[in-house]
Amino acid sequence: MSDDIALQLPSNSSPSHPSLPTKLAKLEARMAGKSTSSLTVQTARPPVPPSPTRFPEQEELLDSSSDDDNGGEFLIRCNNQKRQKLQEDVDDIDFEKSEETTKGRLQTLENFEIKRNLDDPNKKKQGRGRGRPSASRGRGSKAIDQMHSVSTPFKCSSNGQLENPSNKENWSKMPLGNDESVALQEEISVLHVKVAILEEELNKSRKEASDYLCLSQQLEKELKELKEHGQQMERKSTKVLIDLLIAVSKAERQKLRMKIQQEILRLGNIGVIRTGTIISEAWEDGQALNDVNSHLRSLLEKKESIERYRKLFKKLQSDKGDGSGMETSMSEEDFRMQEEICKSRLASIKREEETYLKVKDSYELEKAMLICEMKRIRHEDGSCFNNFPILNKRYAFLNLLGKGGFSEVYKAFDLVEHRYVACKVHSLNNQWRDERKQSYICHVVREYNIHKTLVHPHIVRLWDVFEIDHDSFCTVLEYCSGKDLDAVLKGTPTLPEREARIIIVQIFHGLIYLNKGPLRIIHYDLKPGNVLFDEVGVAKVTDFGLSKIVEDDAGSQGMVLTSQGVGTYWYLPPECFEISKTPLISSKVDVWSIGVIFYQMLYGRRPFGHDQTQEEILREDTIINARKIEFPTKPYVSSEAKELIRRCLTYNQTARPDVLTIAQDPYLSYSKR
Ligand SMILES: Nc1ncnc2c1ncn2[C@@H]1O[C@H](COP(=O)(O)OP(=O)(O)OP(=O)(O)O)[C@@H](O)[C@H]1O
Repeated sequence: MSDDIALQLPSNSSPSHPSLPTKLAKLEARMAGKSTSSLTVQTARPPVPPSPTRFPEQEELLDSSSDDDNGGEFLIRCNNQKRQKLQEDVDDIDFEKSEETTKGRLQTLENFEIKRNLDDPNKKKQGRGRGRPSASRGRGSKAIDQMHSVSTPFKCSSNGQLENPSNKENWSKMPLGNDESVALQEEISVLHVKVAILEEELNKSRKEASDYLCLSQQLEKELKELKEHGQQMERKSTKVLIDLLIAVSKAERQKLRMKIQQEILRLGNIGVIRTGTIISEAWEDGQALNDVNSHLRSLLEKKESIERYRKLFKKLQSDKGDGSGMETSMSEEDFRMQEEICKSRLASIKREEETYLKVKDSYELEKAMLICEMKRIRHEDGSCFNNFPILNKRYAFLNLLGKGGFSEVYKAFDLVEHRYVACKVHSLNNQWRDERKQSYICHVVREYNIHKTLVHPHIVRLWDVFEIDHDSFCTVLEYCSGKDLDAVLKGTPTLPEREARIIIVQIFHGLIYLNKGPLRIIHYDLKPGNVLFDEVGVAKVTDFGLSKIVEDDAGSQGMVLTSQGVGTYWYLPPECFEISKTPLISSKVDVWSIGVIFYQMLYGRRPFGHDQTQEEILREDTIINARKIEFPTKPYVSSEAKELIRRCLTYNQTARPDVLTIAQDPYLSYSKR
């Protein structure tokens, strides 16, 4: 800015104002001094080092620095040249850096200048030299303006604009030319308009800001209300959901009880028998079973009478032959005809009998299921959790699915994940000693720790565990809405080979996972009751209560069996019954169990000790002696299936394949060969 003024002066200065150059020179010198100081303050940059070579202009400038008004014009020119050079250097050094900082401050500076000009138009001339808007000036002048702006103590006016009271006074004392005054007046008017526009915009922006503030507060309020409303609606919908679940469950209970009443009439009921002082329960057949039984009895009677009649004729025939008996008019042919009649009657009775026996068998299966269902209802009625409680603030208990040795399994609805689950409640018996309670807890915690790590489509998922009270806790399992394999086999004791095969293949897939995962696991309790089906019939292995983790240092024959005597004996291999030495077990235990399950599905009975109780199996060493497998002729079973069963039921533990080996059997693969 100062440079601009100085460079213009020689041509602009009029002879009618002889003292003006001198004054301006003084002013200029003063301003140059200010600029330098302001540069130092502004940029905090080291001052430009003095050049070792002195140019003539510099010499003159130095020499003339103490000159008075007379030498002014020359002084100004030299001074200008020198300062111009210096300024260019400074600009070159500073501009790149100062432009960044300047940009941000220019706006403030311009505001300041606008205000300053408004306050006193004459100051414009003092400050700028010419009436050009700052936007059209060179970049160097901007930088110097910036320096001034920083070295000047500004203060903020009430309307947010910057003022510089000290400069105001100094500049107002400076005289101005007419042209410049007019130019400044014009600029002032333009700036007035700009200020008005800016003020208007500022007011608008302020208004907008306050509107936005109001709006955001309003929105915040609405959001809060919506959240509250959402929570309220969620509570309501959860309540409705729970009510619906309870209503459906109650309806299911009622429907089932009505069906059971009808079934009781048809198939029978548990009656109370009093023998002296002893009261016991016994089954009393219902109408349908009574009818079938009476039909069978009458068929038996018919059969017996025909047999008697037949015997009689045979006697007559033989008496006639040897002439010892009474006389008869019957010819030999008559005897033969009578014999044929009897035979055909007996054959017909046999057919009828077979039909009734089939009906009776199906009634017996229905009766077995009815007894299960009646037991389940009895347990449900006696359970502490039958009144639809919500446990752990998320599991809505519905109907009892079944009762195990030490547990009750409830169908429940997870109100957080919105899915059905099976909640298995483990209750400690109050009469147990503390050690027994402790050992049971350890057992279940162990089961939980094994089960929770397992994630596979053919393994029932364990979702959660929580404490109910001091004496009971609950594990939350994936809900399998289909029956378990035990219930399936109670209803249909034999399955077609195709159906049995796919079930076995799925169980093997689960077992392969157990043997390939980070923990190698022996299930140890594979039996039809521990194979569940989901709603689409996918088979899943459950119940890891007796499972063993195979230690890394287990030998080739497996690990030591520490819990001998537990498990379901029909499904355990001979080595588990070894008493002469501590048995070693491996995944081959599970392979044997699968062989038994497969056999049972195909033939409707277990290969060893089918009709025996657990105690009888143990007493009679049934499994220890299970060396030979008998395959019934009916139903037809493929030789591949029989071969697989033979391999699974290999008596010698060493010769029996383990899970990963037998899983290679082509019969277990569905890929095209
Ligand atoms: N995840 C599940 N989904 C559906 N039903 C289940 C689930 N788990 C168990 N059940 C059913 O609950 C009933 C009881 O199961 P539980 O495992 O307690 O009995 P168990 O195996 O007979 O007894 P134990 O565990 O003492 O051997 C069974 O009828 C079983 O079918």
